[in-house]
Amino acid sequence: MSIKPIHIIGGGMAGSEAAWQAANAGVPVILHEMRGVKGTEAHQTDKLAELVCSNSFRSDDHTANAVGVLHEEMRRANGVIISTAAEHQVPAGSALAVDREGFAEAVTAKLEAHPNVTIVREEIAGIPPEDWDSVIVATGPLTSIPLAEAIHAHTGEDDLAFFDAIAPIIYFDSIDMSKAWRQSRYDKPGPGGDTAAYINCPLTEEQYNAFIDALIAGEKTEFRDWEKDTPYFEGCLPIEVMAERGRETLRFGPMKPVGLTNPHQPDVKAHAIVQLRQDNALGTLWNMVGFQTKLKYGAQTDIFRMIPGLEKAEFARLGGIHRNTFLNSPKLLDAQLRMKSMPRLRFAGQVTGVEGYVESAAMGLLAGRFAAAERLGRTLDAPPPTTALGALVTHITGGHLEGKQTFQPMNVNFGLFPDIAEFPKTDENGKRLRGKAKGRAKKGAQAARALSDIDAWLAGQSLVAAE
Ligand SMILES: Cc1cc2nc3c(=O)[nH]c(=O)nc-3n(C[C@H](O)[C@H](O)[C@H](O)COP(=O)(O)OP(=O)(O)OC[C@H]3O[C@@H](n4cnc5c(N)ncnc54)[C@H](O)[C@@H]3O)c2cc1C
Repeated sequence: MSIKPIHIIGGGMAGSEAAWQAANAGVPVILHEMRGVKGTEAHQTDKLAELVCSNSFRSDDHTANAVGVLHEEMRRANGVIISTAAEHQVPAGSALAVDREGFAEAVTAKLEAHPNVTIVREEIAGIPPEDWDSVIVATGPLTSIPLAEAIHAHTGEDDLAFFDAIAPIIYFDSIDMSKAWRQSRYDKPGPGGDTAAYINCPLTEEQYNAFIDALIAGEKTEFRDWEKDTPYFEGCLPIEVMAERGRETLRFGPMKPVGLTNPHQPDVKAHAIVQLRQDNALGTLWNMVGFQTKLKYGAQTDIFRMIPGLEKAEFARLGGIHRNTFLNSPKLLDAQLRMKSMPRLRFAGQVTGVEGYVESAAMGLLAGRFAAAERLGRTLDAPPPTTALGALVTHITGGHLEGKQTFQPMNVNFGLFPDIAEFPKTDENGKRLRGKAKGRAKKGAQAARALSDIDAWLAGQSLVAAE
């Protein structure tokens, strides 16, 4: 029996992985990649799975690091990106780094040699034709403009971003709640009736002035030439640009001190207040409201730790602004990565709102398996959220709270995993674990649970077409 092909648009990290997974399940794949006939602003070659910048896949430690756990899960799922990375590894300590040319050439050769894969070099410049009944769009942060505009027209104004204006995200555990407090401005109830939705950090006049000076002096990253031409937006100005416009701008903007009373010092009026908003349903991650920034990473941690309550803040991700095409996935996609309003289109990779080579390939791995299962008349549930693959897909398709207003591309991190109660509380001498040692023990338990759960998920599926 002949099986209709799945069309995959984009042969980057996600598209290559999706093609490999679907093809290995016995489903024919047509991979449409425009490089060869049209380039992007960042890619240099026409090879599939080209790394556009760093050559690192980050930590390979699957015992206590979330991206290392994701590596291991992808290895167990026969991922082409992770196995080829191992074949082209270069020394990088505990990180997995690769010889970029050897890596991209090898992924290209494997896909070109696969009997179920056909590679076509062409740009898909609009919504694919109706008779492509199973499509994976994996066109990445630099999706070509005609396709991005067609998706934009379909999703509507607010649901496809062209820029990433990222405010830093902080682990709840690292916020000092003896200085910060929970309250919504004017105790205004939110949609669920909650009047204490935000975490507030107060600054005195002296602290505010020192903070503004540090922002203005802090080292910034520059826009790349081609990013300068993409339209910029007043509503998303970096905080340091606001600070440069006048010392009081932030006090009348994201740091306004009105409608809030500090329960730790009810008689003292704060000069300015930084607010944090819950970022995931678990309540483990909080974003700094209005704090998108082009400050360099080192400057961000130094300057944001000047804020009372955030002296020991640990950042799940730091802020940034760069060209990035991504969907408002929590609103638009279902748990199978299908567009709810056009289910023949699946999305994978950075365009779904994950960030990074590994995370993008991971979403390709799932999209390829989901699409193949559907083609074979089976249903494949997403991996459980206790796994790294499951935590990521759950975050982008529902775990994140509100959609567009705060949905920001996300790296994998343990804040996305459900909490775990069972982990060693004492060391080998029976001494109680505290601080970092306790955190490490907890991450170790989360990592072990993830790998055991991914094994069960993989064992539960038979994803190969009948002969
Ligand atoms: C400048 C830059 C630097 C980055 N640096 C890093 C980094 O150092 N480390 C990291 O982990 N992540 C980095 N990222 C983020 C991201 O993880 C990578 O971009 C990653 O490659 C995303 O994988 P992807 O498969 O979603 O997209 P890509 O790997 O970009 O693949 C998308 C593919 O789709 C093709 N395409 C686009 N539009 C069309 C179309 N209409 N028709 C046909 N083909 C099309 C493109 O040519 C491309 O091959 C960076 C991103 C950018 C933009």
